[in-house]
Amino acid sequence: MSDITPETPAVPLHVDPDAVSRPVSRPASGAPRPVVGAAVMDEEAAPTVLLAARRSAPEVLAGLWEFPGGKVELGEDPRAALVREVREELGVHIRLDREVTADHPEGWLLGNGARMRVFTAVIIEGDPQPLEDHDLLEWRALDRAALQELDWIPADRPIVDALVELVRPEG
Ligand SMILES: Nc1nc2c([nH]c(=O)n2[C@H]2C[C@H](O)[C@@H](COP(=O)(O)OP(=O)(O)OP(=O)(O)O)O2)c(=O)[nH]1
Repeated sequence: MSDITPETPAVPLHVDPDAVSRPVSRPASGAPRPVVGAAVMDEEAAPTVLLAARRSAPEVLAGLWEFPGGKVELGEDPRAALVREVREELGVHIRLDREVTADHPEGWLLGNGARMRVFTAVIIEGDPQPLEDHDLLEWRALDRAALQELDWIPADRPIVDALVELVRPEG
């Protein structure tokens, strides 16, 4: 009988350390918080103007126009979050109406990788003021060209177009 060493060792001689330490998926806690924005208009049935808000902070966004709103708190309903944010920022109580839907259920993709859901709304109490995060508010005609004249946060431009298409499909 010859002395033969088995060719296949019982344990692998080489283990890729990356293959064993890599997590299956990224923890959800690393994902940016969802954002909600309000397309506040003069009325629900036949709106003619949109309330645009100019950001005053942070520095990188200051001077750009946006939909008032903000981040949804953990466990908070997105619509409730939006009503809360608009009350804090503009001092008005709004009623939400339709969603300006994106091609993703979590909303429109923003520059930082977060997603934003946008809802149309009307003011049911109060006079809007730039109380927090904004230095200027402006009612603008719900006309694509007129709205796009503003210096929007870049990620908001397709949302503005989708909003006009939703509420004034006849142009
Ligand atoms: N509110 C709002 N945020 C937008 C829009 N477009 C866009 O890219 N963003 C970005 C800017 C911010 O990075 C993020 C929203 O953060 P935020 O600063 O408004 O949120 P927040 O009021 O809850 O503030 P905080 O808790 O961080 O203090 O989403 C928009 O139209 N409206």
